[in-house]
Amino acid sequence: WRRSIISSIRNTNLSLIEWPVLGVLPGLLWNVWTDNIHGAADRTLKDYGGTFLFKGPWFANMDFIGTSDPLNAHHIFSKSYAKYRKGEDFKAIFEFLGEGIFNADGEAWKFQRQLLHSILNNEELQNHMTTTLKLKMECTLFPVLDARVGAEVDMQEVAKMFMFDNFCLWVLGFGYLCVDRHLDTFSCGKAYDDIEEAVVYRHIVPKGVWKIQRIFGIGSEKKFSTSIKVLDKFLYDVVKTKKQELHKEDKRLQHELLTQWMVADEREESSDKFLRSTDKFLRDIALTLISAGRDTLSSTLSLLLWLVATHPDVEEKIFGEIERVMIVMTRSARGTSRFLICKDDLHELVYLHAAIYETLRLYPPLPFEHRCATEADVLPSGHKVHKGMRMLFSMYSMGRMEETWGKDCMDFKPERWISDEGNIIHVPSQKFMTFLTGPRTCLGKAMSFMLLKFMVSSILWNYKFEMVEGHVVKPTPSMVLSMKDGLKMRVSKRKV
Ligand code: HEM
Repeated sequence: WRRSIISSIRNTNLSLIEWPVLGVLPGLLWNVWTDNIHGAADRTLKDYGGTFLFKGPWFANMDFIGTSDPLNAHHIFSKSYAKYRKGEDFKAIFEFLGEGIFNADGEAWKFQRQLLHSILNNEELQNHMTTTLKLKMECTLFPVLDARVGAEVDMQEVAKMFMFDNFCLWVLGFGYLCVDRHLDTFSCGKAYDDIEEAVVYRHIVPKGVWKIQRIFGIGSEKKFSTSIKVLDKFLYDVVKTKKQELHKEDKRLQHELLTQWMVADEREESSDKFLRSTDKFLRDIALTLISAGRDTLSSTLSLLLWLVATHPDVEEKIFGEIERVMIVMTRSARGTSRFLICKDDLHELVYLHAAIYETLRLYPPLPFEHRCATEADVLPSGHKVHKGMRMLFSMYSMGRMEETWGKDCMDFKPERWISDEGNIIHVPSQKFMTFLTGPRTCLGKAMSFMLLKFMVSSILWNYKFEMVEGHVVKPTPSMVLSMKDGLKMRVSKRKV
């Protein structure tokens, strides 16, 4: 039956009206989803020349247009950007992010974007991030890996916990290194995973169904309510402390993003200033920033480790490049530390940069994006859009299009990103949409490359990873691309 659903998606503009029992729908879709929804969507999009119309039951408001066409992307996210908003459905699904930038539209979004842009691109913040990252790797990540040498380790789990801990430190100023009452980032990380699971479910069942489940506290909605309480307790506690500390001059200079936000916001004048200083709003900002970075980076890190472990030629080139850069750079503390490339030399790691791009092309951490039409429109592909219709854009498919990437589009080949002169080739964002395109493009792209290059070069220099025999990597249904049964690897120390 699973195959028959997929083939009906392919052969018709899928109409589910005839399906008699609405209760069956969520279960069936869930199973298609768990059987690699991104791959299924990719095949469907290819069969339909990059765009298809999905018609749901008339009473469920589930119609949407799925697309991976670069011209449609440019139209929706850039040219006619004002006609396509995140919309109320998006806000309902992602309600746990509150009024943070992901859920904001219009003036509220503009204000947050401006402020966050200046905060995230601050050089001092970036220095602080690499310094603390180094400390964290030395005190938490490397001891964990050292203790598991020769044993089986789920590197996806390690990457997730490591990045959650780092983002708690960067956003809130608390993490494993600051042992105090705010320490319980482990249960918060778990709570966050449960929330994400509920959010995926909300994408594939009609709104009415999950709302009813919520009222009666059933299934993933039950987990959602419990987890949100765990997370909120932690966040509100920190927000209160940070607000009190804001009156102390030395605390105002701290680098954590929440404090930086409050200090920057103090200078701004606007009518909704009162709203922005409430505990709730500050909690939303903090959680949004943790969400923006934690999963995207842990997903990229674990997928890159997997691709490197299964492509020995790429591993050799990355390793060779680190060695070369290390020998040439006098600024590096060669031989005295396990961290050989300092922040200012990261730009020399061109091949690693290309390997990260290539990972993000094949496995975009956010595999799809959605928008809602505010008025009737026609897409460049000719598809008619009615007011209120949802657009689902597959970045996963876009990264695998033969027209853009050539016949070898399914191969992991970092070289495709490097020019004959040895520089990174620029691919326009409407063709490489991993960080989106248009006014809402990701604010953390440069920061992500900096952090990933710093982490990956240090990790690969010190450790070698091999796949555990028989472990199969397959995607799981989640908002952020991750591996269904984790990433089981065997770790050994390099003798360098
Ligand atoms: C590999 C890493 C990352 C990828 C692939 C990525 C991708 C994306 C994508 C696709 C969006 C658009 C989401 C939407 O509109 O619904 C986005 C937005 C955003 N990202 Fe990232 N991101 C990454 C890392 C980061 C990091 C580390 C930060 C910093 C904390 C960050 C901050 C943001 C912010 C603030 C937005 C909202 C922009 C807006 O709505 O105007 N991202 N990112």
